[in-house]
Amino acid sequence: MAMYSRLPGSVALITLQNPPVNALSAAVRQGIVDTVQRALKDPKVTSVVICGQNGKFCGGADIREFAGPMLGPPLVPMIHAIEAVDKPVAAAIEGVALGGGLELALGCHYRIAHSKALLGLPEVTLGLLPGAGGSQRLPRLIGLTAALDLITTGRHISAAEALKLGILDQVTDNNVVDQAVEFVRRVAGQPLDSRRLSTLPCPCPPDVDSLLDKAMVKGMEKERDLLTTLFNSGQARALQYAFFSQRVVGKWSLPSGASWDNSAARTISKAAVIGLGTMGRGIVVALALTGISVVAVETQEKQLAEASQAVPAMLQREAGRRSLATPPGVISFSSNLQDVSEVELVIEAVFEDMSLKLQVFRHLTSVCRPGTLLCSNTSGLDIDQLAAVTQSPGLVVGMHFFAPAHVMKLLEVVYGPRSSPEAVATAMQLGKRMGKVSVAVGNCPGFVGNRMLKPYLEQANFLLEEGATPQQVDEALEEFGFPMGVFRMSDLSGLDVGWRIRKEAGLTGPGVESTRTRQGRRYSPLPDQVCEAGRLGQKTGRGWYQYDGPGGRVARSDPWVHIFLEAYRAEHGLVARSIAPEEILERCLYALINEGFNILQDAMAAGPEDIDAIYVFGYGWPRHHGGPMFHAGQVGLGRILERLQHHHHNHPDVPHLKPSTLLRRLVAVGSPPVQTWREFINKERVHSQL
Ligand SMILES: CCCCCCCC/C=C\C/C=C/C(=O)SCCNC(=O)CCNC(=O)[C@H](O)C(C)(C)COP(=O)(O)OP(=O)(O)OC[C@H]1O[C@@H](n2cnc3c(N)ncnc32)[C@H](O)[C@@H]1OP(=O)(O)O
Repeated sequence: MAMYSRLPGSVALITLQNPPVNALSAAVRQGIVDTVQRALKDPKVTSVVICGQNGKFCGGADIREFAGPMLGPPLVPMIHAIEAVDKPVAAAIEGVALGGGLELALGCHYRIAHSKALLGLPEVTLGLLPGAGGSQRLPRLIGLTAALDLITTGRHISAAEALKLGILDQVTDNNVVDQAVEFVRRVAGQPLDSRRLSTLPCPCPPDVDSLLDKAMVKGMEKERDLLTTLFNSGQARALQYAFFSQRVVGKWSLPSGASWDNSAARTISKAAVIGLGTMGRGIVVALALTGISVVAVETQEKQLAEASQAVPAMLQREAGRRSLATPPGVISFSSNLQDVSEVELVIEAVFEDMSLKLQVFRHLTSVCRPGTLLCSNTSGLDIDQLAAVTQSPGLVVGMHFFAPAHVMKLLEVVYGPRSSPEAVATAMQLGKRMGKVSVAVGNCPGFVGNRMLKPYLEQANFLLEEGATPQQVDEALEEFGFPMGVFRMSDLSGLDVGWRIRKEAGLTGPGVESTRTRQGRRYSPLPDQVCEAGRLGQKTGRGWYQYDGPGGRVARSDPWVHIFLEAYRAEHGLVARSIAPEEILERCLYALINEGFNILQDAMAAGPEDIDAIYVFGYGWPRHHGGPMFHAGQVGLGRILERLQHHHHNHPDVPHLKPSTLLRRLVAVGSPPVQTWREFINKERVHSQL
């Protein structure tokens, strides 16, 4: 909707009304068309101001409408009509003017913004382009180079930058509507031709002028054609889905019925971090950046000394990069666990070893004051086991950060059967304050992200046994869009991490026979043997690739690996075959997706959006493929099922390839769209079909 009011004197005020961001839904567009007409017809009105209610000008086109047929007045003629009005029209921009919101403002003759407003054309992040005249008006206003930067990056800019670029006519710290009203009163009666951006020539460097002249004349048409192509592309659908899945995960719910809207979070102002290795240091910085005071504890003196040098430098660097709303929290360093007694929340980030973590939790429960939340940054150990050694198991949750913890966007908040809604709500809210995408996940080995990674890694190793090279596997995955293939990623993370976990699980180590079947299923000892050869990845300068020494970053093919793989195959009587990239993708990705279905079936994730957000924000899943579960829907569930059946038939000793019951059920009911799976799963559960 858009509300029309006549202000004392001769100014008409049009207020966009569509909470929470006044997106340009069909009703809003209709409202704008009607109210602009009304202002035009009213002879007493000499000028017009357009603003948005509740401190937000406009968040752009209503993305929710993209999924269905376009109804209501189209955006492009609506903005053209505003530009053509012969009374001055000003946009009063507060909060945000993004996408179609900024395009609407560019159609107005003047733009006045509050100093805290953010402006931008983020369409590219949704797989679109500024298709409501933005690609044409912005370059005409600020020149080709600056406009291209904004359009191709989609970045949000401050009002100060927008003023400098020439997008805004005025910036104010006061009431922006009052300022805009005063402004249009002042300019009423002045000629408007030079303010109609779509009619102006584009200020280009002289050499490109002639080249672009023709293109500019046809610009609006070209914009429409390109937008139509993009609008119907799978990438745009995936990016729009990713936008919403990021928001859906904030509205968490647990199988117990506790959820974001019925659970109160505590606001944390003082926290502690135990263990100042790489993860612990990043967590300290992430907390301090939100203004929380942190007690950083490390019992090893050498590590403590290093951390107390490194952490303040990290904090300073990060604070310099962001414009912080509040000053960073104070960090105090200590080697004494007793010093955490006054904090409200503790995050344990010691070495990934259950007996060590149990020791820390026993200690914490005795030194912390009652009511302190105890969190573990474990990447897959049993939260319930940790909770069991504390006096208040309800106050224990997992907070699984991803390295580097002050940079990576993902946080898995792990609830155990005894975690209280308050503890989950507090960890989720704390994650949000740290700027993370926090996803609530159930307590199972590896939680969601690492649980799905297991079959993915496993298939990659099997492919090496069957004839592929690490490069071939990585190239297929990188071609799909991952920033790094599985072997490059393993070298970066350190091969000893998985090795230790496999040893703890009794899959390898002294006394375990070097066969290719362990615990009744196919097993590849390849990664264990690489570790046994002292090759632990980038940190040792050798892993699946070779590097320019320990800590090197550039991966090069290593003849040692090829000789090793040949010898391994010969030892086990395996005949190498040529493996196509399609098979690599199917085996790795479909095994991972299948585990995603198992996770949904086990209620370890509330819906496919949770899994997809985890993979996009934590594991480098290409955003333009939406996430593994969205991708499954795009490929077709029937196809995924058929290929899993095929691969499982060929490898019956690999349980991860056995199609999940949920996948079969979804195919049986006609492969409904991913947005409906959550409801389907809940119904199936009620009827005990899962
Ligand atoms: C075949 C040819 C077809 C032609 C069709 C022509 C169509 C026109 C095409 C192109 C022109 C214009 C395109 C666009 O404008 S695309 C949209 C561009 N805008 C954006 O990308 C902004 C997206 N939003 C944000 O970045 C943020 O939401 C924010 C900065 C505005 C506010 O952030 P914050 O305060 O953190 O709140 P949330 O992100 O949590 O959002 C709150 C709430 O609002 C919903 N929401 C936000 N923006 C939109 C939107 N543009 N449309 C619909 N809904 C939106 C968001 O989903 C949250 O909802 P909730 O989870 O239900 O609470």
